[in-house]
Amino acid sequence: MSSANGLDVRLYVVTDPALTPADRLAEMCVAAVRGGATLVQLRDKKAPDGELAAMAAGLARALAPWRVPLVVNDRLDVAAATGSGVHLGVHDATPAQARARLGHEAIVGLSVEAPEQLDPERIDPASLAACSYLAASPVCETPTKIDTLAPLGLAGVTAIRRRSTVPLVGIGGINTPQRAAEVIAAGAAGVAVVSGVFAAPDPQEAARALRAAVDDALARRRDQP
Ligand SMILES: Cc1ncc(COP(=O)(O)OP(=O)(O)O)c(N)n1
Ligand SMILES: Cc1ncsc1CCOP(=O)(O)O
Ligand SMILES: [Mg+2]
Repeated sequence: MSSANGLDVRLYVVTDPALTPADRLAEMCVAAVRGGATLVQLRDKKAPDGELAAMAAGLARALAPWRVPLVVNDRLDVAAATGSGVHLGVHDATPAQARARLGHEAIVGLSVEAPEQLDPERIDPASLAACSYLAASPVCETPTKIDTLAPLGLAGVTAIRRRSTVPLVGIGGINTPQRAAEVIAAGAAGVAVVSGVFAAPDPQEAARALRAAVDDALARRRDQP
């Protein structure tokens, strides 16, 4: 089930070199996709551009039969070179720059760390319009990424949802089906997960359980008057 702009963000898996080493990257992401992941992000803060581009190209080939899109974290050049989408944060290129570089069909995502970041006086309207999705980041504290602002909590997810017109995912500490369901009930269209899938003993089964919880929570939300 896609959002209004056609992007399916229900279960967004994000890689981590500590959990998804290069020699198992494609296999682990395909397992997550078999379990129900709808979007994959290649996130490696340290790999040089050339190495990251090679990983992105291999991963894109592995995902192609599943028709699951690939997004590269931070690196606009690598995204452009591999035909991938890009995820950006406050320290990265702007969404407007990414849209100009990658074209109108590309996936461009943006982290939102506080609802006020979406106030019209705080964000360039061209950048907001360039986003395919937003990520409420982080929802909960997580050891996977410690250089964050204070966690948004579920109230923060709801506040960001009220200010956004594109699909919203929550990220950070969403490592149980119960937590995923709460984030959807708070207004997100999907959840983005690192350790909840890739540190699990069986990533395919972990993805299946998270995706089932997301789908169930979305159905409950639609049923509300
Ligand atoms: C889906 C998703 N949401 C948030 C982030 C974090 O991006 P950013 O704030 O730029 O931090 P780094 O990931 O670059 O450390 C993300 N990568 N993906
Ligand atoms: C990349 C990122 N951005 C915000 S929190 C986070 C890490 C989320 O990891 P986990 O799903 O293991 O809590
Ligand atoms: Mg970033």
